[in-house]
Amino acid sequence: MEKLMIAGGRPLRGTVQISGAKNSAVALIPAAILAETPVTLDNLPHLSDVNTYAEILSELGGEVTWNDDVMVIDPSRMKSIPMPNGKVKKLRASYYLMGALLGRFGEAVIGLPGGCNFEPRPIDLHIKGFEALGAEVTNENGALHIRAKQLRGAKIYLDMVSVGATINIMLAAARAKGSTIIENAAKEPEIIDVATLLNSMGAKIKGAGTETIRIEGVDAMHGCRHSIIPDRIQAGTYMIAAAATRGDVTIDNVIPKHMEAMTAKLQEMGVHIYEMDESIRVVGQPEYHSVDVKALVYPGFATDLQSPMTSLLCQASGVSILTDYVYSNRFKHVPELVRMNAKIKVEGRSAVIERSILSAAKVRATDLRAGAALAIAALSVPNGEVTEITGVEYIDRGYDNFVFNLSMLGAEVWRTEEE
Ligand SMILES: CC(=O)N[C@H]1[C@@H](OP(=O)(O)OP(=O)(O)OC[C@H]2O[C@@H](n3ccc(=O)[nH]c3=O)[C@H](O)[C@@H]2O)O[C@H](CO)[C@@H](O)[C@@H]1O
Ligand SMILES: C=C(OP(=O)(O)O)C(=O)O
Repeated sequence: MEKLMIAGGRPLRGTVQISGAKNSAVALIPAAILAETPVTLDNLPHLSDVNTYAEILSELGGEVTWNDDVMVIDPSRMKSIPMPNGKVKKLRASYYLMGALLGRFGEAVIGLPGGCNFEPRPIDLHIKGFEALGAEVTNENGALHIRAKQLRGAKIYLDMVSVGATINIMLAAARAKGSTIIENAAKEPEIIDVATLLNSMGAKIKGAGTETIRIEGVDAMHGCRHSIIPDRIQAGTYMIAAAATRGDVTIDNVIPKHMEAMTAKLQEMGVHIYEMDESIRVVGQPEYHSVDVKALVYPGFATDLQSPMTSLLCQASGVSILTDYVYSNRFKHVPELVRMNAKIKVEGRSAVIERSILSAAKVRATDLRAGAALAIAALSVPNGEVTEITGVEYIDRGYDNFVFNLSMLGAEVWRTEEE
């Protein structure tokens, strides 16, 4: 296992290119299962979750070829092979195999997903959705067995706004008989990206990006070419890192509209931000004000950016309160930041953050965004002190070329083998 070493105190300066979005890629790759002919995905991020998904599709009989940021998936010879264990446990988004295999083959056996388990993450809404479409679902030794003689469209109201359940139901319903309506659907940009791909493959989906999605099932779907949207969470992480190091960074290949909640919060703190068509320049300032942050579903402030934001708020005057309304316990980064001298207390679903002078320490990332939070804290430590971050495999799930990008921005950062 490797660890990440970061010498703090250098302002980040320059331009960083943002890759395609992880949370789109891990849905678009399994979506290709629904087609009978090859699907080409452009702007693919280099992430361990993407590698794992490519391997899973190969195990299912798909032909996956991959050259830099272009992946071609030929699903014509795929079969619904049971996957109760193994690679499906390595990532959260393996749950999309359920909807995609159910849609194409009428059956799937998939182990309950793995990935970042910062708190229990149930998939009951996915299961309810499959059942509403006429599938029978049983849990046998930790693997879901899902079968339907004929999927039939249905009206499905989601009790909670769920990205995964919305996409999973879209995947299965795309090939059901008749119409499906998803009410209280998630509105994240990744939902629109998946619907766009599915429609290019011949599906009939309307309303993605609103709370009501209508899907008219089709009998067959075909291949197409699709470019993955930019990763708004990676973009937000570099925006925070630029502010935290008092740097001047242009973040390229972003959709500024997707960043509105982040941009507004940074501006409220006093960070200077300049928006262009496909890029955002972030100029750090000597002093920041405390702010209150509420992590909400899109278009609210993203929960995936609340951990990195915690590290920046350690530099604001006064007391900031950060509340996560999506995941009530997503605070595994806090005890590690406290090791770095951060003054943070967790109260219920909030972190109460006071201005702190951070110092280097040996810390452990226990999930992907906790890793990003620790890296930002390490970059902000004054005087070149070196922080050691273990658990780098989590960071590799979601950050494309992290060390390279930070180095190009002037950070002193490297990877080394853990003793
Ligand atoms: C691969 C992917 O896209 N991951 C993202 C996705 O995860 P994921 O799709 O798993 O998250 P959801 O949007 O489903 O979760 C939202 C909330 O609903 C709850 N819930 C969800 C489903 C369910 O069946 N039952 C239930 O109770 C969850 O526990 C959570 O409190 O959206 C999250 C919220 O933006 C992000 O943090 C993740 O990065
Ligand atoms: C929680 C995340 O991802 P996943 O749902 O894939 O674990 C994330 O991207 O922050």
